[in-house]
Amino acid sequence: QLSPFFYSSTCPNVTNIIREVLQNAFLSDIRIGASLIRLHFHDCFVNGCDASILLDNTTTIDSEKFAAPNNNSARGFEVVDDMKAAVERACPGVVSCADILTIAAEESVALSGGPAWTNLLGRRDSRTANRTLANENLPGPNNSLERLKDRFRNVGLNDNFDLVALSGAHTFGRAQCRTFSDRLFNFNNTGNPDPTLNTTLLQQLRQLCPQGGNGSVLTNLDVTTPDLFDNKYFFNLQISKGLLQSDQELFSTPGADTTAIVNVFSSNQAAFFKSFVISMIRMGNLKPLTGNQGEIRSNCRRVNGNSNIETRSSSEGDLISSF
Ligand code: HEM
Ligand SMILES: [Ca+2]
Ligand SMILES: [Ca+2]
Repeated sequence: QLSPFFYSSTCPNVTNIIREVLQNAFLSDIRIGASLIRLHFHDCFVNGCDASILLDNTTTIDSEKFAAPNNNSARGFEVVDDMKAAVERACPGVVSCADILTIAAEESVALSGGPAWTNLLGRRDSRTANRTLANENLPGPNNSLERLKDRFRNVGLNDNFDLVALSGAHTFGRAQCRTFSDRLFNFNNTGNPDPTLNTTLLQQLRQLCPQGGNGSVLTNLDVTTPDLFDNKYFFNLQISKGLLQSDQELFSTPGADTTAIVNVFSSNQAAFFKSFVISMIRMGNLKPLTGNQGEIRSNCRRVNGNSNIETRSSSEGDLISSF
């Protein structure tokens, strides 16, 4: 359904336009690429890649932005707005917000030292969001490996290669103390830290994230090359330096089929890049709206046609509907 040529005649420069906005954003925010690929992931896992995550709260939309995995965590929305505005100036009403997220994800990887690939395009934008599904479908940092596997299978990805390759996106970006603090002092009510966490890293993380401290303090997901898209994430797992429990489990769960995949990606960056591209394309193909389904939003934050509902007070709304 999706095609690399979807905008060839209607918006041939769309990728360059998005890349330019991204490069500009990078100048003041080295983390922005990581934040943007995460938006694409959190979009695709909830009713497919339909830009549902970009919709703001209204009287009829329960924004996914306030689902637990996104709230005070998902970021980059202003840069997506800038991309959309730039694309609209060149090709009004043509390019979906879902495709902008897809292109931004790929360009973010390429600009950070990772592989570039050909994006498949032609997604359209949803007219709904689903906060409940965002809470149910998105994996959490304290999930067991079995739970992580379930979440990937549940959306139609496989629970070994896709899971391990896509987790490799934690080669860049940041996480807040609250997402890994369970590992530091009293892991699973044992009174001890997570035994699969390197003791040197444990001491550093305890300093950064003391018990009762500020849970929103940030640290690097990849302790070796924090801003480079490379395969060091997998090397970190081999030396017990995965930041999140969900990262370290891929390597440290006894008997898991994911351990061998971590070892391959750690020893062979080309193999990681190749698998990552395949899995990103598979993720980008999850339940896209195509043809005349959905719409091309003119503003990524709201559905077309009733753009001022959320700015109206409820009494004004009542007045209008009574006419
Ligand atoms: C396998 C299950 C996964 C879990 C449990 C997970 C969980 C998390 C958590 C807890 C954070 C930190 C959020 C915060 O502290 O605000 C994070 C950040 C991030 N995740 Fe994941 N994630 C997973 C898979 C993925 C996938 C598949 C991708 C992309 C393909 C991805 C890309 C990222 C990136 C790039 C960041 C850093 C974002 C930033 O710096 O703004 N993650 N993830
Ligand atoms: Ca979605
Ligand atoms: Ca890295």
